[in-house]
Amino acid sequence: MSLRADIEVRRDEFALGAELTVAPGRVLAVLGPNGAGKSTLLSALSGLLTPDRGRIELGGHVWLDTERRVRVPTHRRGVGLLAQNALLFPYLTALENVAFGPRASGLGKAEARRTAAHWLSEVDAAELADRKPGQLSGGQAQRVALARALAADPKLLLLDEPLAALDIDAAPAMRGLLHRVLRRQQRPTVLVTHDVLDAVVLADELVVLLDGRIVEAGPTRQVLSRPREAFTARIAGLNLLPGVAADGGLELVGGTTASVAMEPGSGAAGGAEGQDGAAVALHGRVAEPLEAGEPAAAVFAPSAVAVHRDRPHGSPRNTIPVRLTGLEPRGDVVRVRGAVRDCPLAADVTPAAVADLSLVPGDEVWFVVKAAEVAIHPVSGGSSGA
Ligand SMILES: Nc1ncnc2c1ncn2[C@@H]1O[C@H](COP(=O)(O)OP(=O)(O)OP(=O)(O)O)[C@@H](O)[C@H]1O
Repeated sequence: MSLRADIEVRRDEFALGAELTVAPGRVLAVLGPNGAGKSTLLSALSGLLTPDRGRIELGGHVWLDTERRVRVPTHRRGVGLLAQNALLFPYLTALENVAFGPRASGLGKAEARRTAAHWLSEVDAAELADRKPGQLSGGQAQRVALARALAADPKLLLLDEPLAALDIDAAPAMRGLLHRVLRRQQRPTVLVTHDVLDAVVLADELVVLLDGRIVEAGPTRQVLSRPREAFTARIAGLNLLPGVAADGGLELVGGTTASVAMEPGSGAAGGAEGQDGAAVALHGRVAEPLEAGEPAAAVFAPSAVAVHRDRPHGSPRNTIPVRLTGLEPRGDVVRVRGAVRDCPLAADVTPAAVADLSLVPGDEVWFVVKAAEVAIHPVSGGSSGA
């Protein structure tokens, strides 16, 4: 059941106009700066806000049609929401919190509890069943909140900055969990986030919202690799080497022989390097174990990359052969752009380093990055094929 929405919301100074479609089982990420209209869009989808004009339909069920004066209220839309904060009922246990939705939809007590136990175990929180929210960490509470959203069997799942309130240790685990859970479901999902990594890891499609308008739309990686707007280029600044996990490594999509090798769970050295320079060994931190053939990506910041003319030998660092494509000043640094196979990469280095190395486009150089700076993530199937 696809979500189709075409809405307009007008407020004093602000107007939102957005048209989007999300197919069953697909995740659409909505990225945009503060005030772009992301929350307004989610409120319109959930029914908390009535657009001035538009139509929202989920699998043939019309939720909103302003022309025909149709407006289905929030509680009858079947929308599951996971917000920044878990917002659990404080006096109920985790199990009772999760059982609340099934119970409200008419299930008997025993069956609602069975459903709740199932969803708690799906989010790796079975052992938290008897705890009250006050006895849960932020990450645990957010897992319970996800179970609660899913236990109600919503027709549409809305994720509103679901990782924003989590600390630096809890966020990657929750991101990994969301990735796993979202892959398994058949309903459309809309994810609002500030973090481009969330879009990369979780979303098949991406729209960028600026001043209430969708300025970019398409498969996640395609939008990020060919940004048309300065905002997208800025947020898409991360290096991202996409591929599929294979033989404890990662084969680059579009590359013929290049592969990125990794050590699941360790980040230790040990990947293969090609004899003829054709293969690239790249190690990183693995957020969760990857199976062979699973789409994955190595992600690292341009600021983590050093540029060398000659390959540093005996170094525990990752060395990537890169052909330079361009140089552009960016404040105090120079962004050095290049590509390995067809994958664009960027390094931010000082103007002095550019001068020392006499870098010019067309040069063959080495991009060098520590394993600790590289994160290897599973990515959504849809975005890897872009
Ligand atoms: N109740 C309201 N009345 C009038 N204007 C509002 C109201 N709520 C939000 N706005 C305005 O609508 C615009 C979009 O706000 P919205 O909260 O949707 O943005 P956002 O992209 O979610 O931002 P953020 O990332 O900061 O949460 C903003 O200019 C905001 O000031």
